[in-house]
Amino acid sequence: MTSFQTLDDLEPGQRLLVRIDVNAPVEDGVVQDDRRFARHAETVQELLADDHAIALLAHQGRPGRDTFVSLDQHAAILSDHLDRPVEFVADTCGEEALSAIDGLERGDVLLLENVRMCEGELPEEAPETKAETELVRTLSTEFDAYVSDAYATAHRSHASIVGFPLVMDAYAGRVMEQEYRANTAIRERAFDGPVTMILGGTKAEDTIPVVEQLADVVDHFCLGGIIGELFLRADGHDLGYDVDGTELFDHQWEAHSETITDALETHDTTVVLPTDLAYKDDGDRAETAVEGIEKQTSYLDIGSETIDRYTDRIADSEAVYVKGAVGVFEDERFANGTVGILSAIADTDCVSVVGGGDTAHSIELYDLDEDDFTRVSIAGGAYVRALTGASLAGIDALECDS
Ligand SMILES: Nc1ncnc2c1ncn2[C@@H]1O[C@H](COP(=O)(O)OP(=O)(O)O)[C@@H](O)[C@H]1O
Ligand SMILES: O=C(OP(=O)(O)O)[C@H](O)COP(=O)(O)O
Repeated sequence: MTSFQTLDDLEPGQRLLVRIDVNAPVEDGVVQDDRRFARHAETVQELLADDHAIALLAHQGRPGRDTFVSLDQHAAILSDHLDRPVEFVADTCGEEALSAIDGLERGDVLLLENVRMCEGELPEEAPETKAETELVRTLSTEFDAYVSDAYATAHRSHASIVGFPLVMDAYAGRVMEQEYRANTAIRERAFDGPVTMILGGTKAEDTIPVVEQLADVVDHFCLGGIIGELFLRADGHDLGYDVDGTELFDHQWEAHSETITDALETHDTTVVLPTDLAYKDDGDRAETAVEGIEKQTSYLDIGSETIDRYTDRIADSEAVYVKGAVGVFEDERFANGTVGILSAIADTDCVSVVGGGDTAHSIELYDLDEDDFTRVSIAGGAYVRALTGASLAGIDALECDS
């Protein structure tokens, strides 16, 4: 386990820069889920009780996506959770932000604008490079200490995650600490019976390495979502392309086709692929077999036969890990796969962990009971990376001698 300073080591009454992760599902510009807000509000409450002045740093979406929006509504949601005002400034490290930071007094909470709108936050680079960005150089001189609470982004070597700890006194917040300990503890568990992992969602870079790195622990990887389609394309099926204006497949295929093809060849008995898929036909859900598939359309869920195959495996498993939804569950017509799988897990008494900001949202959306799962992590990519035993850049950045 990595040693780092926590809030227990922090002197009261300081000016703090606190990185949280309130990246949320957004539909038509509106935040749909407050799970991460609730967790980070607990950290902020604890800091307020210790009389700190707090500026919060966070991101929402990725540039170019329609979930990439300002954080003004995030301030209002946080304010509800904290039951006190959260000021918002539509700037991250420019004059407007600095003026708002200057006015911060003990007991105040200020949320800065989406840090991914700031040059230098992206892309992933070495901590030393990130520490040289204008963002880090400007903000680090305004505060006494940095608190890193954004566990769900701890797998990204971004400026706001790895840059500040190099130049400031740094502490892990309670979410960072709790998620790190809980996910590390899960990794250390061993099981006698079959272990199944459901891999879906949209982010190939977080998901594909898991197949390689957990192949000796997981008996079956059941694939769905965009990840499933990329594997089906590698398996020679005519799908997994950007159609209808999507931008989810081709750039990921370009970046990962070799790794996917290798993983499929090496783990052909471990990787389980969908045999049917669902799509929209005249406004209704329709399904088609994968074998011989020809129709170039957006496939939005796994089909009924695949759901049955996957839920049979779940019923026989001693542990089930989920990362990413197997369909566009936000649309009820394409929720069968995600809800079917989560319900099947909830019906067993196997050890179960569900992760991911969007995937966890489906539990609430479809009235499933969180208590039916061993653990629901607010993190997706960071949690599966932790399962593999690989280090997290944001945790490494906090490391200090114990
Ligand atoms: N076939 C699909 N086409 C488009 N989007 C999909 C598909 N299957 C799943 N998704 C989307 O994947 C999202 C979750 O993916 P991701 O962000 O990678 O996971 P998480 O946030 O849970 O870690 C869901 O919002 C869902 O709509
Ligand atoms: O929601 C997040 O990750 P997740 O989808 O793996 O749960 C984090 O905010 C990281 O976002 P990113 O994957 O755009 O870097």
